[in-house]
Amino acid sequence: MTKVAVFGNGSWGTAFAMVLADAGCEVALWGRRAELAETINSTRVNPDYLSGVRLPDAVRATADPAEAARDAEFTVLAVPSQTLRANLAHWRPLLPADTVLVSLMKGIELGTAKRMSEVIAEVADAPDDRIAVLSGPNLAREIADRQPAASVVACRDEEVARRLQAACHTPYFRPYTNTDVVGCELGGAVKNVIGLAVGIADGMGLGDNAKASLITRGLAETSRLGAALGADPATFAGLAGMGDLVATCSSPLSRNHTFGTNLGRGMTLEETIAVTRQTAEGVKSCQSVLDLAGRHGVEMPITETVVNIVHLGKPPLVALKELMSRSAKAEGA
Ligand SMILES: NC(=O)C1=CN([C@@H]2O[C@H](COP(=O)(O)OP(=O)(O)OC[C@H]3O[C@@H](n4cnc5c(N)ncnc54)[C@H](O)[C@@H]3O)[C@@H](O)[C@H]2O)C=CC1
Ligand SMILES: O=C(CO)COP(=O)(O)O
Repeated sequence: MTKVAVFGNGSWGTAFAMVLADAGCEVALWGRRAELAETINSTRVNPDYLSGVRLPDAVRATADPAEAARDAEFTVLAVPSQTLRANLAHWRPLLPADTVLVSLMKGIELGTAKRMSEVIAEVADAPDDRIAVLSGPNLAREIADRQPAASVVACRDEEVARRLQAACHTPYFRPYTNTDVVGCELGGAVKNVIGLAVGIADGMGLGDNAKASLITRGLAETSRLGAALGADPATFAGLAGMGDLVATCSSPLSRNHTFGTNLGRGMTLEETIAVTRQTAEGVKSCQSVLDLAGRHGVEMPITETVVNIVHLGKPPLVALKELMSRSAKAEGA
């Protein structure tokens, strides 16, 4: 039986642990709080992040990282992106030498502007063929309800991607392989920022034309950044690009979308943070995505607008006027 460690028992870590168990793996699910691990083991439910969902018996919760990591063929990382570096430094001595590190995270590190796979490579000193990412239109709550979804597992080494694909393929979860790690990660991180923008537009009462325009131009600026970083353009038309963007921008289950909607309705940043219980990666990553784009000379006007609203307190109506009055351009420019 394939042994998998999942670090992070939030919504997605828990739901993906369920997918792995349904696919036949034995899963150790790590979280910081011993009492939550005990509750999960005794009730089979994670009441804090996935209430009402019964976890398979093959998922065992623990608060001991050494116990979680023991003999893991795959080590899945599902903590908030900005906490990965510190957490992984702590876990690294506990990990099996040949374990494949799998990122579920959709963020870019503040300060360094690094993708999660880059942080993993640096902190765990792991080669490309031991680092994979999983990304796509995978709202945790829907997956936990075993509603059908497709996804992408990306690794520079296709054989490793195929092994991971087999480890998480179930009748309701259909992973495709890809070797474009950069494109898959960028698609996941930037769609959170565009999800915020669409949420803000929804909160302001703008219509479907505005939403479609933000999604499409959002994908255009994601692809521009991807091209500068060497990603495969086809990735952005796939599940980790367009697919994830559509799910996030259209679903009330999306935390980033909901966060934006609250801002667009007139809540302050502090009020919005206060009513948000779970991780909305775009709130921090809008800044790091913009930094990354700046380093590569790439224009990302929607991302910049989100930074202006979220972090610089620009009123959404003023930001909208500025976005609409940018100089006229050719669509492909
Ligand atoms: N929820 C979803 O539908 C999906 C989420 N993701 C990504 O998965 C990653 C994790 O997100 P979720 O599970 O949704 O978040 P969540 O907010 O539901 O859970 C976060 C988990 O991390 C833990 N945590 C928070 N701060 C920590 C720290 N400093 N050290 C260690 N653990 C800490 C929390 O206790 C919790 O277990 C994010 O990057 C997100 O973008 C990706 C696809 C789907
Ligand atoms: O990444 C997701 C779906 O694929 C979840 O989006 P949110 O983090 O905005 O909820």
